[in-house]
Amino acid sequence: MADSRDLNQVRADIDAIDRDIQALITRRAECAQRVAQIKLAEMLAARSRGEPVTEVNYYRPEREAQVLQRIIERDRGPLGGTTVAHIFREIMSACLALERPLQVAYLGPEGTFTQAAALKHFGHAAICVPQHTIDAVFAEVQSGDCNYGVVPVENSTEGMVSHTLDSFMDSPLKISGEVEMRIGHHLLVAAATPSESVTRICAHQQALAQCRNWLDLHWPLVPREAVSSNGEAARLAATTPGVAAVAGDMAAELYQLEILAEHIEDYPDNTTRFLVIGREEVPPSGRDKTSLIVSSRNKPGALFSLLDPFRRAGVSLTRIDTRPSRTEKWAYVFFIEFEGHLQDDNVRGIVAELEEQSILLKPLGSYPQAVL
Ligand SMILES: O=C(O)C(=O)C[C@]1(C(=O)O)C=C[C@@H](O)C=C1
Repeated sequence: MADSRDLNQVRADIDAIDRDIQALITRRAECAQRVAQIKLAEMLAARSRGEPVTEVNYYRPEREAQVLQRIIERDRGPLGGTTVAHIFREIMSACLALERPLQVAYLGPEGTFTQAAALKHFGHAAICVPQHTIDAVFAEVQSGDCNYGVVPVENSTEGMVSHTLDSFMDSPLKISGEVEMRIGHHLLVAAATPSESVTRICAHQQALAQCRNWLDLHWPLVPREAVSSNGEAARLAATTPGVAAVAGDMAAELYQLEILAEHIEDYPDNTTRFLVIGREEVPPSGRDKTSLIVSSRNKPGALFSLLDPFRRAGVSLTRIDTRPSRTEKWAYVFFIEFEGHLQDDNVRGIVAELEEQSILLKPLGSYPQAVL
C-alpha cells in the first residue's frame, strides 16, 4: 500500500516536471522565432545598404556545436551528457524548423547509413532528400535546391571514399560539418524466412568487405552480390525470396526485416565519417577542423615542405590523403585536414606558406568538430 502511494507521488512529480519542461521548450521555441525575425531584419538592412546579401543563414553550425558541447560539459546526471545532448539536438532541430525547415540532400536510397548520419547531424525536423550519387548530392546543394548535403568520406576499416574527395576538386562548395557513425551491420531477411532458404546475400561492396571474415566463417557457400547500397540490399531482401541483406538498423526498420544475426562486422569499432557540404563558410566555434586540397611542384622533399609549416606552428594533422591530379600525369594532390580554423592566426600563417610553395591550394572550409 505504502509502495503504491510512493509510486503515485513520484508520478505526480514527473507530471509536474513534464509541465515545466514543456513550458520551457515553448519559451525556447519562441526565442528561436525571435532569432529568425532578427536575422531577417539584419539581412534586409544589409541589402538596403547595398551589401551583396543573398539569403538568411538561419542554420548556424558553429552555434549548434557550442550549445551541444556545453550541454555535454555541464551534465552531471544519470543519463550522461551525450544522451542529453541528443535530446537537445532534436529540440534545436525543431526550433530551426520553425525559423525555416532545412532541405538536406544525402547519398540514398532511404535506409542507408548516410541518411542516419544526416538525421544525427540535423535532427529529425530536417527534410532529408535521397540522391542516387555523390555527384547528385553536390549538384543539389550547388543549385540551391537543397541547403546542405551529406556524403561519406572515410571508413575506419575500408579507407577513404575517393569519389567524395574527387568531387571537391571541381566544386565551389564548402565543408560545414562532420558526422561520425558507428556502423553496425546485421544479416537481415524478410519476416518468417528460414535461414536454410537464403540463396544470395546482397549488400554494398563496402559492407560485404566489412563483414568478410564473418560471412566466410558462417555463410561460406552462399554467393554474395554487391549492389548499389545497403538500402537497396534491404529492399531486395524484402521483395525477393531467398535474398538476405547486410545492412543496418534503419534499413531493417524501414523494410520491416528480421535480424538473422546481429553485429556481424569484423571490427567492432567500425566507424564511417561523413561530411556536411554547404554554400557558406562557417565562423569559428572554438573547436574546429579545416580541410584543404594542395598540390606541390614535383620535386624532392615536396611533401616534407608542405607538412613542415604545420609542425612548426604546432598544429595537429588529423588526416592526409593522396589522389592523382587528373590534369597532369604522375602528379598528385593532397587532401589535408587539421585542427583549427582558417580565421586563426597560426592557420593563416600556414596557408600563406603553403600558397608560396604549391601550384594549387584550395581551402575546402573550416567547420566544428563532431560533437555527438
Ligand atoms: O542561435 C541561433 O542563431 C538560432 O537560430 C537558434 C538555434 C537554437 O535553437 O538554439 C536554432 C538554429 C540554429 O542553427 C542555431 C541555434
